[in-house]
Amino acid sequence: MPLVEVHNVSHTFVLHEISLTLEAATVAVLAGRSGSGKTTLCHLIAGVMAPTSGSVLVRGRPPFPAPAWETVSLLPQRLALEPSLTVTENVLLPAALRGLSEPPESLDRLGLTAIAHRPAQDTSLGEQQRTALARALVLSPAVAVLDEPTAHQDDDHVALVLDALRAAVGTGTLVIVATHDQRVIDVADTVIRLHSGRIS
Ligand SMILES: Nc1ncnc2c1ncn2[C@@H]1O[C@H](COP(=O)(O)OP(=O)(O)OP(=O)(O)O)[C@@H](O)[C@H]1O
Repeated sequence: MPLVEVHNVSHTFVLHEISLTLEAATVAVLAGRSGSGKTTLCHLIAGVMAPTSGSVLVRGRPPFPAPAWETVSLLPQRLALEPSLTVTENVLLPAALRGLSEPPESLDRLGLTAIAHRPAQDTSLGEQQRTALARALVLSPAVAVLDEPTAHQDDDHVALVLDALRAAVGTGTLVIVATHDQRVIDVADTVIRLHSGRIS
């Protein structure tokens, strides 16, 4: 059974008859111009909302309304960090809820060690984005849905983000990335191109 199955999904006026299947331990890129429907498809796979018609299945079950973070995690475009918590506390939030407290390797891998104890609100936008990425990967989820994870990164930090994606794939995670960043598209195992809400 494929890890993620999208069957004939349409959503409001945004997505039209989308079908795809994705396998574990791969990087799948959702590519397309601004407004093509990438974020909407991310949110359907991450269980933020249910499709108007058709079905989305993760491990054979609909992710909506509340998938476990170790099943599907999400790096949202707007990051959704807790501003007063430190970088480490934000990264560990999904783990702390499960009684785990070891800072993960990804803090170092993503260049966050030096600011680990600073409140997220006192870090740069790029640092905040990498914090939200580390949070998405902290439980080695089956599926990590990452919406524009390099949007606020310079070249050096894009390299760190790509390293983190490779490490996640190495533990079996299916990494789904919405992006128009060619540097990310270049490392993808699968590229799904959206155009006006359809696979083109
Ligand atoms: N709730 C909504 N109701 C109606 N239209 C919406 C809704 N949400 C998004 N849209 C529209 O659907 C289209 C696709 O939006 P979406 O955010 O999925 O695109 P995107 O490819 O992620 O774009 P970007 O790269 O700019 O983030 C856009 O034209 C957007 O304005």
